[in-house]
Amino acid sequence: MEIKEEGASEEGQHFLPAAQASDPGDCQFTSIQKTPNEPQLEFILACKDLVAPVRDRKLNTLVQISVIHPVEQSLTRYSSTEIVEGTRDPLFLTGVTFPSEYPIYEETKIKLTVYDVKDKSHDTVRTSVLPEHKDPPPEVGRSFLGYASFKVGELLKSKEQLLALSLRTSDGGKVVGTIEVSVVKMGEIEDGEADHITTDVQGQKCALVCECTAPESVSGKDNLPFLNSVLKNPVCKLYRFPTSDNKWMRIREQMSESILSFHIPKELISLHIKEDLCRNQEIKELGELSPHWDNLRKNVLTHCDQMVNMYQDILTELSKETGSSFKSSSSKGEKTLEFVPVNLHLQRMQVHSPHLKDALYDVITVGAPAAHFQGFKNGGLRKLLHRFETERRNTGYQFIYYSPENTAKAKEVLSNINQLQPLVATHADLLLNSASQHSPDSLKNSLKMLSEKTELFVHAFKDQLVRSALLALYTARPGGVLKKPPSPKSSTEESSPQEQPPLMRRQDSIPHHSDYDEEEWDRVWANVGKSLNCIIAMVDKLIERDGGSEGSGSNNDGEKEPSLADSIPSHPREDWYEQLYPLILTLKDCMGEVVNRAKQSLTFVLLQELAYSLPQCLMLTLRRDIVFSQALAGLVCGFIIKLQTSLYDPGFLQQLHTVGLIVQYEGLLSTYSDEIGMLEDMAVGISDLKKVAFKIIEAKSNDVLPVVTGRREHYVVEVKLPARMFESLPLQIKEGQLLHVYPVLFNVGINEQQTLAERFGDVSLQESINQENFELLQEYYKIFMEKMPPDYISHFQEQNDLKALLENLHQNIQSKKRKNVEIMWLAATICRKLNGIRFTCCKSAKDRTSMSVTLEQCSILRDEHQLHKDFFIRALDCMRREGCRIENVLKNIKCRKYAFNMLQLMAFPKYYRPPEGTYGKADT
Ligand SMILES: O=P(O)(O)O[C@H]1[C@H](O)[C@@H](O)[C@H](O)[C@H](O)[C@@H]1OP(=O)(O)O
Repeated sequence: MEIKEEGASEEGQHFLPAAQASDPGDCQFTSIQKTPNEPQLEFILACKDLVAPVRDRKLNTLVQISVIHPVEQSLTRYSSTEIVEGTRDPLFLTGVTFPSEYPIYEETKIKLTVYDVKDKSHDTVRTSVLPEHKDPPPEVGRSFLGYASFKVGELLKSKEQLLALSLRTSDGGKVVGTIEVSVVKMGEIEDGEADHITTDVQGQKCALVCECTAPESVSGKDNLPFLNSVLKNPVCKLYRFPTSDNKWMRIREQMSESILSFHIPKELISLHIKEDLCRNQEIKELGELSPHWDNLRKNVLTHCDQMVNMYQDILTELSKETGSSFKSSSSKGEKTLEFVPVNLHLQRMQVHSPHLKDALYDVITVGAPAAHFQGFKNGGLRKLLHRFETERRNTGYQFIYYSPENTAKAKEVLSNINQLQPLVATHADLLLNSASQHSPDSLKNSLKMLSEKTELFVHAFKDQLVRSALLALYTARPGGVLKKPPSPKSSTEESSPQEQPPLMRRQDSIPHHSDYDEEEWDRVWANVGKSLNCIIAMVDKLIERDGGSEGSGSNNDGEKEPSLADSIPSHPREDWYEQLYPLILTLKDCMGEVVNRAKQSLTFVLLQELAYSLPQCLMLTLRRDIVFSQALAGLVCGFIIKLQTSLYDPGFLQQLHTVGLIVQYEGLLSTYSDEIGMLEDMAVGISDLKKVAFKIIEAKSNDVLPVVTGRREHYVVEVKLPARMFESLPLQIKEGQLLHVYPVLFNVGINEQQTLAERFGDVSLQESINQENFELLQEYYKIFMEKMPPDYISHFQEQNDLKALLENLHQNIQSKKRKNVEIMWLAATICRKLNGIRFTCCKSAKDRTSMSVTLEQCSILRDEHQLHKDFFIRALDCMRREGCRIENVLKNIKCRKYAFNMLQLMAFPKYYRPPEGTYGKADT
């Protein structure tokens, strides 16, 4: 077999050649014994006695790992170590891991090639994008030292699973040193003293790194199948760093995509289509309208139908993306992928340190939810919505202006009606069923349920809006002219026009008084209650005559209504069903009448919302839906992961159902140019997440994908848990209590654009977002302190000084310091201490986000796990150079380079700059 020198595809653990991934010929090879969901093979590398090509030259080495598949015998470049500088005996920080799905066998051959790196700015990582099926260009800035190869089976069967191989020059002749390959297994990483590290690894960039699997205690291994159903393509790295008392700590970094990236948008678009189709139908069924309103309705319907078609097309396109779980940064402007979040990943750090409990730190990284395809020329949602509302309020001469609150109310009442009417009807039928069985107990129970639901139904209409909408609709009917002018309610209310046309008013002119018979509605509405009372009275009477005396004769308020009962003729031993049937019919008829009137009037309110500035208002809704969809996909992902990791923490579960969860977003966008618009979109998208509640249900099949229900103003995400996990939940959650989230966003721009904003532009957007969200965070803390049990709180306060942290955050927000990254650190710390869900976002969640999450990881190691202070920068460089985030860059733009140039980096806060050789001009 010929081993070509470095002729293969761009390295990357998760870009398997398709043929390899499912080769039927594979079955003739010996599989590696493996634990489910864990990597099959992991090893670390070290070299000894390397020979420099030129005497006295200090070696800066790296090892490139390639795989030779036993069938194809072709070489696939798999991964690299980091560069270790200035030593002939390098101990490499980066190990090698083959995830469970990788086609590797005992017969698979691994080739290790050692290079001497002369120019770091050209190396550490491959810096060019390779056209497919093309050999890479000759390596720049590095020279070949030697290579060795081995079969996986040899390594696994070797003594202590360690091989010491001679490194040879390319002609296979001269030995230029030794390379040690040792298998790593969890629990085998030494807990011994690490005090030799300062001398042993002098000149090296950091401590030992290898790639490995999760410690059981923190990963909740039993729950893995559940988590694996939403997380895909994990990349895993493991590092070992010294602690301040010279012990080893072990850190595992993991990054995974989520199929929720596509699943949630599809759920949401389907829901919007359903909601809009229903609304369009209701608008069609508004009945006869005067010509002005009728034309308006026709116009609205034309646009609304077009919108539904557009949503349907987007859904069709998205449904074609079967199996996708990731939208790359380069696709962020694609129309058909607009609803999908950009570059959504779980970034996880697990820490195993000598004296402390194992800990897990999760951050969801995602591109700022924003409508990239629509663009940012006119700003983002925050500005657009504000402007739209102001203009609508001030120019409402073609329609009636209802405030956003009133419009939302109309939608809520409509949705309640749609839910309650069938519910009441079902309970009425159940009552008849009990009557036909002649069962007093069953009859009483059915009546109780019917009374409860009918009461809710009647209550749903108890809103002034229904009254004013009825009147407005009345006046919009042909000939529905007000005969006398209404008397103004307040100084802001104008009188309604007396002549036709135009029948156009402003909101503050919605008429309240006229010849219109307002009491008619009261009568229709009251009839529902009356007919229920008749049913109650009849049931009492039937039971009483049947001989039962106990528990009868009460209506919902516990009061007897003897007069009603007496007025209904009843005959002993007569068929109960026959007695009740006409009363139930009357109840249903009365309800039908109420529903019909209320539905039409409230739909008329919705027509007003749509009537202004078509099609812009629909485009604004589309923009909001797009941004929300991206935000929701991230949130659901974060929620499911948080639930999975904290499932056995009673304090967390109690917090979940009594308080709800804080969800903290760190934004790194600049308040300059297009990113202003992105930030404006993001702020609204995140704030809209308040409308989401979660409900946990038991999974009845293997399908554990969440289901989104509800409507635009109120969404419920049903999270399905396998029976075993579901059982461990508190009763309140199992009974379906809605679980709430409190989203907060803190943004600090860090790049050169932010420098421009600070010098020549405007940072007020960032300042007001941070201030507003600080207030929300404070409010959450207050509720948390009030609602959690006192003993929990006292223990919590012993551990954390949240008050001081909040105060500190407040001061930093107020201080107006430039690029004040302390804000992000404090907000993140508060979120972690409050058991919240952490997010980090920039435009693409690729470059700035990578700098920030790696900095956060290392800061946590320093502050919470006693990372040796001399190793802070080394750890940071390690994670940025060879960790999960450079893989993130690769999978996004097919190039292992953070997209920064020197000039940009000069503007970055110090700890946000990546190590030399890992950044450069990349065509993103
Ligand atoms: O992941 P981001 O930080 O949003 O990527 C930016 C990068 O920060 C910037 O330096 C570069 O010029 C590009 O604009 C990157 O955004 P892309 O969306 O083009 O990847």
